[in-house]
Amino acid sequence: MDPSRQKHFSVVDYVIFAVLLAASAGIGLYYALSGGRQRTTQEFLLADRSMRCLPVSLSLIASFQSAVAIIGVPAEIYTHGTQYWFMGCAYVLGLLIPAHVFIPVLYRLRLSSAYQYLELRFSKAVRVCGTLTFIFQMVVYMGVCVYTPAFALNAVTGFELWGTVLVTGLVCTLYTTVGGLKAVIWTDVFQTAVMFAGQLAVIVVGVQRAGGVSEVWRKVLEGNRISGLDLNPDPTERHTFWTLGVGGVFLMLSLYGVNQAQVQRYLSSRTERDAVRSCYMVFPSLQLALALSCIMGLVMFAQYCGEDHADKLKSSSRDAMVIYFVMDMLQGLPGLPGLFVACLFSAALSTISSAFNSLATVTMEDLIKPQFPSMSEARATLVSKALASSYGLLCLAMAYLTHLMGDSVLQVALKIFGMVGGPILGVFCLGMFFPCANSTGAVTGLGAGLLMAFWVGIGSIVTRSSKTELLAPSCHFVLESENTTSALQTTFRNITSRPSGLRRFYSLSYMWYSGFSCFTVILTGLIISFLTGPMKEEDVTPGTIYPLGEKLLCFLPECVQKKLCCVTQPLSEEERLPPQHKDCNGLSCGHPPSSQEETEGLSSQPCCHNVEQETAV
Ligand SMILES: CC(C)(CO)[C@@H](O)C(=O)NCCC(=O)O
Ligand code: NA
Repeated sequence: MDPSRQKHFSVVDYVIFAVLLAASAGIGLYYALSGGRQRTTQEFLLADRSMRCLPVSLSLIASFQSAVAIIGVPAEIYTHGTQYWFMGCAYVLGLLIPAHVFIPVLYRLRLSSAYQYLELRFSKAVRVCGTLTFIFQMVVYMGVCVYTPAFALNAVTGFELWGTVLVTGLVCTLYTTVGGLKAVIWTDVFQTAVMFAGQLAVIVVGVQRAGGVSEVWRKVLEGNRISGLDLNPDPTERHTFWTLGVGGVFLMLSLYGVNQAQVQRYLSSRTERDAVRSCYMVFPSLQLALALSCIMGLVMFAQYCGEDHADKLKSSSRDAMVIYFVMDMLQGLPGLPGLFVACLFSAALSTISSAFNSLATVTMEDLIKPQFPSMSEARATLVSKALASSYGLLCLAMAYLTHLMGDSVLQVALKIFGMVGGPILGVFCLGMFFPCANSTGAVTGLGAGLLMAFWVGIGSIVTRSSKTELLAPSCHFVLESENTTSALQTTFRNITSRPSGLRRFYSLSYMWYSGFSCFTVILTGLIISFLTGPMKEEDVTPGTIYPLGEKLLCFLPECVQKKLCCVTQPLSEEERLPPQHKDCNGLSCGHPPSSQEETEGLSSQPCCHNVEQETAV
């Protein structure tokens, strides 16, 4: 890039950025030196199970809202219009189901890791497979998260790319390692606030510079950027209401229902009610985050539509262009460019710190502790800290791998969630909703799900058959100096003929990856379970099944329920359910009768004591 066009920072901007890093490190040190001083794994990995719902909910949003979303969503809206905004519809079921299905089951088992569930429900082998899959997912995702803000900033301001990556990674490793989950959650709270402030500042200044709200609206309408509800049922269509609003639910479930980073936050809540409430509180904040980034994309379009941008950016990436827009907008307003950079890095730090801590947790709880059951608490805590910092260093290596890929960062992140998170979701669903599923079925199912997901995912990259239809903008804009083909592409609709056979399979919208691989796991799991001898209902560990059929019956009139349910014994466990479920009382909507006898024998298992206390009436 031409150095004379580079954007520069004032002293105030550097100060703001430094304050963000110092404050995050400070919070880490505070939790290293207060409370139990991070001397037990309970405190380091689970915040002593003492968190209240407000910090937990802000931390829940921060986990998967990284610089990828802050840059990627405006770039998506700028290029393809507002269709992506319908993702907001998926948040309804995508948060209600975790709150009322996954949290009650997982919280009551008093787990330390989500994958411990898989051992209770199936076997040790399933637990290890689930853990390894999760580690793979988070390590790859972490690389994208750390790389994105550094890359974008480098493209526009000439900030040293690898220096930025190094500083982010190291500061984050520091506070995660010394302060444990408490520091991770409280830095998330602070960082979420900075994230919203930065986005808001860009929008307010941007709207002003673009000539006011009505002018922005006129331009985006003229530029055909406001998309209506697209009800096209074709699953290969990249973004429609179905892919975003329905496929997106599976994506949300894999993140908010069974991902260790989130489950760990539910488990760190003081009570189950706090965990459910924090999940509810994610909804408005997530909608706000989505709205802010979509509006930013629209303001950017209003600002740049019709302008020639040759020579301004070397990178052909729309992601880098978002940063260019922001720096251009905030130029001459001391402090604001710094605030936006702080916003980007807050988003990134809060995500990678969650990743480090959750990775340390699963490695400790699922892989190391079972091998060394007699390990002392002090030693286990030391090992957990060493793990958190090693993952920090691994993250830097992964950033380099991301550097070698080349796609829209948003699409890369969501593909990882779908391809690897979808099969994990499938195994949990298989366990919770199908008592007949056995361990062999679960392992085979997980394998099949991953295989199918990678087949379609890699196939789509190889054939490049993604049907990215670009909207025909009414105003002409050129983004690259050397390569003008992309500008030409945007001037007419890219009419592709319908692909057939395998090509059609490869062109499945990436928004369906989660749902598709989840169903593959369930279907394969059930078939294999029936072939190898389904699990008997009385052999299933009590409390690991969600009585889906019976819960659904609760919506039917009482007389119909009585006819369908033959046992009418009240279960005290039901009293601990959120109010919506209380209408099940007095009916057999709980567990199979045998589960109550079974629990007595389980009292030696520490992870289950919550269940047996409640059910031993
Ligand atoms: C994961 C969702 C869909 C949750 O809202 C969103 O935050 C998102 O699009 N995230 C992209 C990945 C990231 O920001 O790292
Ligand atoms: Na984040």
